[in-house]
Amino acid sequence: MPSAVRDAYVLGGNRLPFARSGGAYAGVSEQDMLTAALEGLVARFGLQGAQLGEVAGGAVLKLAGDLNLTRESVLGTPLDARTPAIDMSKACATGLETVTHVSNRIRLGQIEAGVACGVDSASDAPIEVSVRLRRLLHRLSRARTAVQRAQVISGLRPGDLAPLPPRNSEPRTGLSMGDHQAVTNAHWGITREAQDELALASHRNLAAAYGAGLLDDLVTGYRGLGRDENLRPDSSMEKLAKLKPVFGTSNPAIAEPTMTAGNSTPLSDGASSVLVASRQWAEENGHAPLARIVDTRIAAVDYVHGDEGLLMAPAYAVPALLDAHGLGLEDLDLIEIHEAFASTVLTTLAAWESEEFGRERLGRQGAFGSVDRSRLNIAGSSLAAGHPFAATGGRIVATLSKLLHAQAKQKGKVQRGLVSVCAAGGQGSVLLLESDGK
Ligand SMILES: CC(=O)CC(=O)SCCNC(=O)CCNC(=O)[C@H](O)C(C)(C)COP(=O)(O)OP(=O)(O)OC[C@H]1O[C@@H](n2cnc3c(N)ncnc32)[C@H](O)[C@@H]1OP(=O)(O)O
Repeated sequence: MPSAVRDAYVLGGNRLPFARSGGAYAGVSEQDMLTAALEGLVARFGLQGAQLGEVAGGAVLKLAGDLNLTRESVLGTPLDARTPAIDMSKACATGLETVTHVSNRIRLGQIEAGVACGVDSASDAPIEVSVRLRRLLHRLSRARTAVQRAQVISGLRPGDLAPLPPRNSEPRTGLSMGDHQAVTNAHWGITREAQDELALASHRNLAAAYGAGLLDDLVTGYRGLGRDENLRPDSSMEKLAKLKPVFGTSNPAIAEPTMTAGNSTPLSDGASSVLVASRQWAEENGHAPLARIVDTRIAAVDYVHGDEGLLMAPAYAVPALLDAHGLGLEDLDLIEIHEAFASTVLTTLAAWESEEFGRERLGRQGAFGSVDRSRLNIAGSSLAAGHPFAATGGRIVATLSKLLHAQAKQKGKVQRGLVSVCAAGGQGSVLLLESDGK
């Protein structure tokens, strides 16, 4: 019986190129996309017939019939069918939480190797029927005779037939995530120019990463797409400046809305997967670990009763994580802050640089610190790649692990990396990685 906590390592990943909603994967199911991402991972790591400890996956927008989405996807791959699977969900932090789940199982000695994965299709988001129609259909299924069925159907009104479109708002406020972030953005006074600059850098960095071959063993082409459909290497500050604001436009408290389609993530489709294992399993199977999963933290903010921004929980989770390891922002060699909106990255950085936020919200002596921008999102992030919600965590963990490994090898010293993901419902998940480059 294993007694001590041991380390878990990222060995690599595989994802599909991400598509824009209504784009290349418009007719493809989440199960098919997840299966394809897993199949690519199996092929890359020679896992045909392997019985893994667990595959943890999830989707944020999931059809009711997909109740066992990850397990069904596993059954469609060449993995041993005795590989167990679990579905998980935590809005945009789903992918990162699946990594944490698998790594914790490994750390506790419950499994030797597993896969963390996630998928989302904004093109096929669930459309519900009205509550009245749903209840009527349930009663209809229980009706035994033609008379009983006629009685149930006679209760149907034309209005009951109207479908309920997917909700894009926080249930407790009625505001979309973009409209929430517009309020946070105005509070921190982030300019349109700063947001557009970050968006442009994301496209340029991702295009450069593809050009340098960084993604050659992280992304497998699918359905005619070889790279992320949203990537716009030809974007420019001039083009971005012409786009009309789309969030915060009907809020009278926001004098100058600044969030556009160019500095917000697009609605997206895609899937990602990450192979996580103990060092012993990696060695026995001939794989060199890319990075060690050091630790994770979670946080939530009270955006309902308090004055916190909906997507600001990572501003709390990151200090907690770094404090636990005696580290500061300056000790991080690479950082990826998920670009839900350019503004989410910039408001988080502004909060960390604020003396007032440091003292009053984080209980410190002063500001938490500054991020060296040359270490931030260096291979692009969600603004360029797209953001199929549950697939984003896996994309970041696999890419950052590979970057850290290469940088550690080149510099001949251990490199540390931070992953920070904000999520709907005022939540955030963050994770610390470390690589020795060996
Ligand atoms: C979920 C969680 O838990 C946490 C989170 O991550 S929060 C984030 C969640 N994600 C969201 O809320 C998604 C937000 N995004 C959206 O709702 C939509 O994508 C949007 C409203 C922002 C835009 O939708 P849209 O209008 O259909 O966008 P789209 O047609 O692609 O672009 C509009 C224009 O901008 C242009 N454009 C977009 N990006 C550009 C760029 N980088 N450079 C130049 N032009 C660009 C397009 O070419 C297009 O121009 P035309 O109209 O001339 O064709």
